[in-house]
Amino acid sequence: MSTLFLIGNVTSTGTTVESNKNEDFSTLLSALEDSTNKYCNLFQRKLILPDLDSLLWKIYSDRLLPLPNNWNYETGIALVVYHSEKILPQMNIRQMNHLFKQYFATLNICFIDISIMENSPNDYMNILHDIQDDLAITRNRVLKMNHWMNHSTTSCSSSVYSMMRQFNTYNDISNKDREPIPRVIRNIDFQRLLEEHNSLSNFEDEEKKYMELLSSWKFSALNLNTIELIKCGFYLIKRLSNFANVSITDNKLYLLLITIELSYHQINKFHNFRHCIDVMQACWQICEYIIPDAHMTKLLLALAATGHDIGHPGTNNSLFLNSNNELTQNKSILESFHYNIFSHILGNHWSKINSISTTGSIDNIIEKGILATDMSLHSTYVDILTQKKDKSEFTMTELISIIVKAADISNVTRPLTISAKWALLITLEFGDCALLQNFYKNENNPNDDINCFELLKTHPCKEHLTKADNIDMDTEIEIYELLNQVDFNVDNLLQKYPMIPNGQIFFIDTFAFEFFNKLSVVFPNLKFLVDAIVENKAYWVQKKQEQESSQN
Ligand SMILES: Nc1ncnc2c1ncn2[C@@H]1O[C@@H]2COP(=O)(O)O[C@H]2[C@H]1O
Repeated sequence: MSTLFLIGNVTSTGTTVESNKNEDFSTLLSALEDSTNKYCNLFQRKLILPDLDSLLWKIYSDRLLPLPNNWNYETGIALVVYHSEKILPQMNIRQMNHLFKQYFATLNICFIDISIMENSPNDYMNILHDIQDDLAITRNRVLKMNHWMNHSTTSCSSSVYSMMRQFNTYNDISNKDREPIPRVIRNIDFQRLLEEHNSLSNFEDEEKKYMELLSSWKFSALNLNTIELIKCGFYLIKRLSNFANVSITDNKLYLLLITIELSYHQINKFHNFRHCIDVMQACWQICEYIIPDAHMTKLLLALAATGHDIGHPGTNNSLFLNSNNELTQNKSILESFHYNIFSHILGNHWSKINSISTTGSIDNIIEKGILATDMSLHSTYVDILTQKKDKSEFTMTELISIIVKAADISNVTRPLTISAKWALLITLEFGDCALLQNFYKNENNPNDDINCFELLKTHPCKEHLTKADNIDMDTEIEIYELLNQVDFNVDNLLQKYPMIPNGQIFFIDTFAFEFFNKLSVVFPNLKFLVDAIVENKAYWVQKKQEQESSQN
């Protein structure tokens, strides 16, 4: 869904903007209202807002809506039209772009500053044409993932998110110094923002309620909405920071968590903010068993977990093999990217923590924790666990790596009904990866956007592409309804998605069982994790057998 924002003193009747009364916007509005051109249906929503403050408030509010969220600014494009001289003298286009790339990293938003436009219809037509192309990318899963992973910001400008755009925002030479949080962001009362959109909130026992949820291994991030997930992060990090004696104000912590949410793709099926909070909770719980008294390390690891998949494109390192951008120069491509982005965000929002993490007695805890989640290092951690008999034999670096890694793949150790939901989501995400892989197999150059775009028409796996076209809100609604059913039942889930048992048996047999089994030998109080895997696997095996016998 796409939104047109008109910022300024615009008159309107009801929901329609009267173009003839708004000289500033009239040329653009005429182009959009002309039913003879292809742009007349570009935006499903036109909103008129008086200033930058109300624009920011609106975008934050939309992003917090319950999932699946039509107004997440990822499945469409938002165009913000403003007159910098009249309305926002402090914000030229470059500053505006920079602000949004930093604080709304994954969103597809572009800007028109009327004061520097010629105001000729052709100018606007060119912009609308580019937006139309961008929209086609956001609506096709394969093109979207390819764009996220490979689009270079220097080749041409696009309002669609790309990893290079996120990377450059923080790594530009001109941008090396820490930037203070701009006043327009700092002044937002984030607690009020959350309360305004959280009708279920009960202030008095809110902290108690969230800490109870977080203290159980039955924790299910999949049953929580975005606001509740942010609250989980808030109460846990707040508590850990109090114990570690490093303070952060409530508003700053809320902003940090909301900025992290906006740096994950809400539209990813698995690698999204829900996974981030799930891993944060698991990481903290495992810490409580292994290093209960290491307060600072517990805080740093909970933070590492929140940042461990930031900007994840829903694909994997092997799919970058054909790319040649700056990101692929690292061995652990995705993990290095997640750490790079997260360390900049943390540096800007909570610089004290960043310096504690990097100047402690051991290597950078947050970096080590995030890099340990690269599955190509899995056997290294299994080997480490094989060699040790007791906690005292681990180096601190080994211990923190193993904790974050365990948390990252801990969804298979949750109770079956929770584990099965994660299994569904990773299976669906793997399905998208398979489409992309198919696309590359047919020798398309992922670095060439135009080529990929043209190929839509002639591609040999066109059928797949067409199927993946128009990211279907109905499918998303169906998935979320299924996950939130009061009488959710794994047997019913398998009727619709019979491929899940195979994938789970493979993942448990190849990776999870051995790792958690060895972990529980060294840390016997974690035996409940391997017990759960055994129980879950028995269920998957039984279902697979039933499927096989029903086919015979
Ligand atoms: N339940 C699961 N079933 C299959 N694969 C999984 C499951 N949970 C995690 N994984 C894989 O483990 C990987 C850990 O690193 P990533 O999060 O990058 O990607 C994850 C998936 O590829």
